[in-house]
Amino acid sequence: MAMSRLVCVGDYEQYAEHNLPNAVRQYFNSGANYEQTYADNVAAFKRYRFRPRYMRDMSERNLTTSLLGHDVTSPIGVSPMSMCRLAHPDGEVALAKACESEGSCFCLSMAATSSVEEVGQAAPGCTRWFQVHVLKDRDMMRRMVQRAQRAGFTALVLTVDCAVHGKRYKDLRNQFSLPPHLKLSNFEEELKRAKSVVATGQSKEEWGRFVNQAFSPAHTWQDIQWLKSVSHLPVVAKGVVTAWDALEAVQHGADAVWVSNHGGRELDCLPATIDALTEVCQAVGDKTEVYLDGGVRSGLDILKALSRGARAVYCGRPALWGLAKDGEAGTSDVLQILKEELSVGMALAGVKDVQHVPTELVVHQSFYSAL
Ligand SMILES: Cc1cc2nc3c(=O)[nH]c(=O)nc-3n(C[C@H](O)[C@H](O)[C@H](O)COP(=O)(O)O)c2cc1C
Ligand SMILES: CCCCCCC(=O)C(=O)O
Repeated sequence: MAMSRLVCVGDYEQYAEHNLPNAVRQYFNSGANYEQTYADNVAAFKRYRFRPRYMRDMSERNLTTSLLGHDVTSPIGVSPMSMCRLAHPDGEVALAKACESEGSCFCLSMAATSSVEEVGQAAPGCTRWFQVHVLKDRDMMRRMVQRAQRAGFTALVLTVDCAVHGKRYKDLRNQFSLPPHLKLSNFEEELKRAKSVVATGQSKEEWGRFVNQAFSPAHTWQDIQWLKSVSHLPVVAKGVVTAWDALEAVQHGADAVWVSNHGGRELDCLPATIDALTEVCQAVGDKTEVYLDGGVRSGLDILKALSRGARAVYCGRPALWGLAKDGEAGTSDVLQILKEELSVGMALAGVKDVQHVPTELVVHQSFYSAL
């Protein structure tokens, strides 16, 4: 579909909707079960309202911050996503390069179609984190973590919401699997060493076997300490939506907590992440960094999340849509759009610094019906 200039994330979404092959589009843009959480992540942001403070000198705004001690010039990162080469031949390498140029943190998925080494070499100046699932084969998991550390990744992001693969009806109908020309690159390196590891598989049957056999549903909070025992990197717990788990994560040594419901792809009927954020921030206090992803589609969503306690905000699908449109350039454009919208939102709302966004800037819309 021909489109005039793409000016917002919604335009990129429309582009991807009309230009990606059906099974790929549905793998990216779907959720688990009846997709309640998938839809609510986006809808929930619209239920919050700004209470701006006008007539301040807004000629300068600061968007720089730090994440786990590393300076970044944007509080907007890219979430870990598997198989990004389905969107564009440059895949995760393009995402990392875009993050490098936009000053964003990039989190590489363990199930990426580019390896930690490829990403490290392509974007050496990018603040990069490595997402891990607990694997049945601990030796393989240890080697992958240590490869990431050697490749300059500065944090490990342990996904806690994915004991098993969610029930995604669209992928099941499509019998979705990785096409033969692509590889789960971090695993492929390992396959060369460990004969016992099941192949990532190119037939649908092999694919299903791989997904079921590689990832361990026997993960526990003790795995945070295990990760720390095999690397010196800080560990972020990704997939937290309750105070209970936020506390568990911190008590077990997590250095930061990432509020996420996996973009609605795992357990359906979870709260929208913007709704869960306050509970998590209150549980961990202000000494632990809290990040958020899920349903972020504009700079104003980002401002809302910063106000409700997130130190940084990540986006998943918006980066993929940019990637699908134009590789690195498309992703950069999406990140720039979000940054510019955030900056304009700050100016209009009376906020000068992303590190000091007042809580009272944002209220739930019920504030007004209760008056
Ligand atoms: C295609 C796709 C693949 C994903 N793969 C992973 C993954 O490998 N590991 C992970 O922790 N989360 C994964 N996620 C979840 C994202 O990290 C993130 O939590 C979610 O996409 C945020 O929601 P958003 O897409 O609405 O921004 C994936 C999401 C998508 C859309
Ligand atoms: C190799 C199987 C896919 C790994 C998990 C990817 C994921 O988290 C997703 O949401 O999809």
